Amino acid sequence: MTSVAGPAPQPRAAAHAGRPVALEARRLVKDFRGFRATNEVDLPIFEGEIHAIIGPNGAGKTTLFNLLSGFLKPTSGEVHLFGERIDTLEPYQIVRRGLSRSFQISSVFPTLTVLDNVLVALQSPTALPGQFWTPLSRLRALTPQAEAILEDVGLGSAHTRLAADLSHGEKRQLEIGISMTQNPRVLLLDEPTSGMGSEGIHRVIALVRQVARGRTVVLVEHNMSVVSELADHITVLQYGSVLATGSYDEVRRDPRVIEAYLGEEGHA
Ligand SMILES: Nc1ncnc2c1ncn2[C@@H]1O[C@H](COP(=O)(O)OP(=O)(O)OP(=O)(O)O)[C@@H](O)[C@H]1O
Repeated sequence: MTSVAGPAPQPRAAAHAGRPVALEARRLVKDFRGFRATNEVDLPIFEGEIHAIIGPNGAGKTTLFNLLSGFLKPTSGEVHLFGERIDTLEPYQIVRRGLSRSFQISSVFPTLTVLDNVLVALQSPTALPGQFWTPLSRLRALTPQAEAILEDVGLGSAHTRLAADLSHGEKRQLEIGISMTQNPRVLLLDEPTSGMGSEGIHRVIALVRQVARGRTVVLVEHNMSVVSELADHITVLQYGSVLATGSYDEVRRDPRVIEAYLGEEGHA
């Protein structure tokens, strides 16, 4: 059943048959100088699911992602990862506890090769952009691991290319590869298909399915056909609040969702 908020959607315990909650927002609020971008969001993400967060422009999707990954501190409320409170931690501490994210803005180093981008991320304890501490020459021992990751994300034959020369879609694949260097239990993907043509989109759908094996994936995504193909569970945001949550078929039938989002985008 689609649960519609009001204040707080109930966790769909029955639908998830005893699966533990991997990541959870509890009454999460974020105010920007009096403007409420995240409004009392309760959001349980169950272990092993692909959970899509959708909503019209400005609904608060990126803000919620930043709160979940520690890049923003909440005004009030809490975030828990496998039962541990993490909103009090720094992003690098959250990464160490098993949550990685990709960025909507490319986090690759354009002047490095594809392989070296992954090597840099592998040596970093956090895989956060902009962190160098080891000369590349000392990283070569990690090459087999980096090659395996590149194989997994479909860039097995692109090792020596400069990141700057990759297509837009290939850069997104590399970003996912960089996120995978920390072998996260929970992976947050911010608009993984943005700016892509249909061929790239199909590649990313297959890639997300592959990286989701054995882990939990949360994605912000505008493309509704991508959402319908990938997501086990969807949460719709509007004006910073949870408007509806459920399967694709459940939320697409919800009149409030059609009005707020699907109708606006021309999908139903
Ligand atoms: N640092 C900030 N300071 C002030 N307002 C902000 C800040 N970050 C976001 N906002 C506002 O919060 C609201 C939610 O923004 P957010 O980027 O989270 O939405 P979104 O759903 O990700 O949008 P889009 O789909 O366009 O990426 C918007 O009205 C935005 O202008």
